[in-house]
Amino acid sequence: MAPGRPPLRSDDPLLKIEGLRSGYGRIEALHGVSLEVRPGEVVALVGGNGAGKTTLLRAISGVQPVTAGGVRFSGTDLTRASAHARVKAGIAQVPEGRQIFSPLSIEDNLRLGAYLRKDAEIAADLERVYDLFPVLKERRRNPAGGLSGGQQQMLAIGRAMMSRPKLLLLDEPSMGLAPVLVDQVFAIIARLREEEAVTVFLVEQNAFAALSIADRGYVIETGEIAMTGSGRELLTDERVREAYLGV
Ligand SMILES: Nc1ncnc2c1ncn2[C@@H]1O[C@H](COP(=O)(O)OP(=O)(O)OP(=O)(O)O)[C@@H](O)[C@H]1O
Repeated sequence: MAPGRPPLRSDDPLLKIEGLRSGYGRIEALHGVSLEVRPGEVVALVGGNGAGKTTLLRAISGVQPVTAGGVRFSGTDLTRASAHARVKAGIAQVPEGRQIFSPLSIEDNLRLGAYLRKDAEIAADLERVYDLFPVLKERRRNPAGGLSGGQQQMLAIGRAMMSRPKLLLLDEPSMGLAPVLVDQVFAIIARLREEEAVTVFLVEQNAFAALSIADRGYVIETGEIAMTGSGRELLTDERVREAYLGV
């Protein structure tokens, strides 16, 4: 540990975003977003189409330039760090659309998640992922492209887990899934928090599914945080219910 830097306490944020601005050319998509994720939490960012959810996730994982504000992770300023350095620091992203490698076997896809690791525990971690997702074990030698959408989402989460992340970023995990699979994927995210002590920051249009399992949530509207509260508070909030839950 660096001299003089106190250890991270569990109420210290693992991820702290402050006044973050980012966009595409002259168009600003995030107008000064601030939020935090504490160790062990599942935090959901919900919002409609084009609100800025993906842009924010990409700024956290380091593939989207930031024009102002900052990203701190585990007490370190990562605002200008490369995407690679952020993976090394313990941030793993499960991208929208999963981006699995279809011709490769399921097992090779999972092993790719550990590409930065050289330790001897990769095989044991593979078994842990297979315990979480038995369907992947049964089909471990098959091409990943043969999996259904829900199974591909599980593979993408499993692959991210193989990097032993401190923070798992999930972009729209429910996208394109039938309701029963949405429930399964969110049940797995809740299990990751309980059993693997992973901290999760997820963005979702499916506000009900996300807030139902989230410890805390933020609502983003046109590039600004409009509301925050516990998952339950937001689920019962009149404005959230009208705008995002169709109630
Ligand atoms: N490559 C791009 N070039 C220009 N503008 C973009 C680009 N990607 C996103 N935007 C704009 O930035 C804003 C935020 O988009 P973003 O994709 O982050 O929203 P989102 O909340 O993730 O929406 P969705 O759920 O539809 O993916 C929108 O106004 C969008 O049109």
